[in-house]
Amino acid sequence: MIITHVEARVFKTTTRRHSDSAGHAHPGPAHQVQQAMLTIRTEDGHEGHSFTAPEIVREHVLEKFVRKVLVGQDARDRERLWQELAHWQRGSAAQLTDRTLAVVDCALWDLAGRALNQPVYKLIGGYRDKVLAYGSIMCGDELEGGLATPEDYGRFAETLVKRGYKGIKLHTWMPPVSWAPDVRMDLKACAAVREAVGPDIRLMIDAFHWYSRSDALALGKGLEKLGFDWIEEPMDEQSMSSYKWLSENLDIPVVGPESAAGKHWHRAEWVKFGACDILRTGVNDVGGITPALKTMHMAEAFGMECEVHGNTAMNLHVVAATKNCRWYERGLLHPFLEYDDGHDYLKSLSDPMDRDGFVHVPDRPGLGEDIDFDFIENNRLK
Ligand SMILES: O=C(O)[C@H](O)[C@@H](O)[C@@H](O)C(=O)NO
Ligand SMILES: [Mg+2]
Repeated sequence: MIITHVEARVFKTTTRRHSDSAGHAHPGPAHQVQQAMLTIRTEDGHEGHSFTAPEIVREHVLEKFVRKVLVGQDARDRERLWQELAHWQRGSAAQLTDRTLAVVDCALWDLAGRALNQPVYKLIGGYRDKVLAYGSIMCGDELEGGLATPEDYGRFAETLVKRGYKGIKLHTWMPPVSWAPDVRMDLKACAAVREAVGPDIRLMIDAFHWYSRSDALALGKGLEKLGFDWIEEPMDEQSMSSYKWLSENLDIPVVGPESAAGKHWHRAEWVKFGACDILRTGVNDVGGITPALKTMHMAEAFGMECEVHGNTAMNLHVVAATKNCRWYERGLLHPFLEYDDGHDYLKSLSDPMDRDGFVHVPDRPGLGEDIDFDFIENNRLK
């Protein structure tokens, strides 16, 4: 299975997600954005595909790094190819990012699954074929009837429980919202949700990511009174000492790191340093399914849970192949958006959820993404 081609197809897709100046998603009018599908092909005709932003697989990156490592190599040697790409990052002048490693690794896993007609999680070693999802709510906003008040969060939480969710995570208000961040408002939103859903629904928060230690402590203490399951990324994750301090001063579990660089190596340091109670990984955050699994297994060796960041098939397969993760993060959700509408370039959802809150891993080969190749060709830009 020698790799002969690595190419990116860029195409138009319609979405109602808009990013604010801090990069957080919010609903807005339908608009066209560009998406890319990376395809890796072997001499015997096998293909693997994975999706990302076009910049992540721009021609410069593919030609200067990815093809140099992959072309002519055995597509089954994911571990060696990942290690070689990871080593190239040091001398890439920050051009070769973890996101590129992730999309390449995912396409190689997809290729293996398609070639063997097996879902990726079964190749890894399946642990479960369904998992409870928590509804991951978008950051707060100032939209009338959106997520502008604590009562808005409470009403939306009721809607999510009716849909079947057994867990809900709030992303609260952050700049550029004019008056954010505000710990008291965060706690009012969390209290409104707890009041709305009752004591049995599991609740978590993913707060403003740059609170001071004292603000993060006040937030955590307030959440303990509301019976929340975890507090996530309330301070800059570059300060591991602050997280060690917070974990030592709170009873509510501290989850991280999500966005800190360093892949599974840095997450091992968080465990060793006692900087969190529940570890965190994510295929895009650590550079692929391959390092995400390394993180999961390392956490398991320390008796720790490791919660996986993000939706999409790639993260769902990591969750389905591991024991020490309680949830699948399904989102991001908002009252103005219908998550179950999916994407126009996929014929069906990669993470269908039943009325009891379980996401079922599609039994399709590879990552199981039901790709509409005709749509991609008809909307292709390059
Ligand atoms: O910071 C963001 O863009 C969002 O909060 C996103 O990362 C969200 O998926 C998250 O933090 N989940 O835990
Ligand atoms: Mg988060």
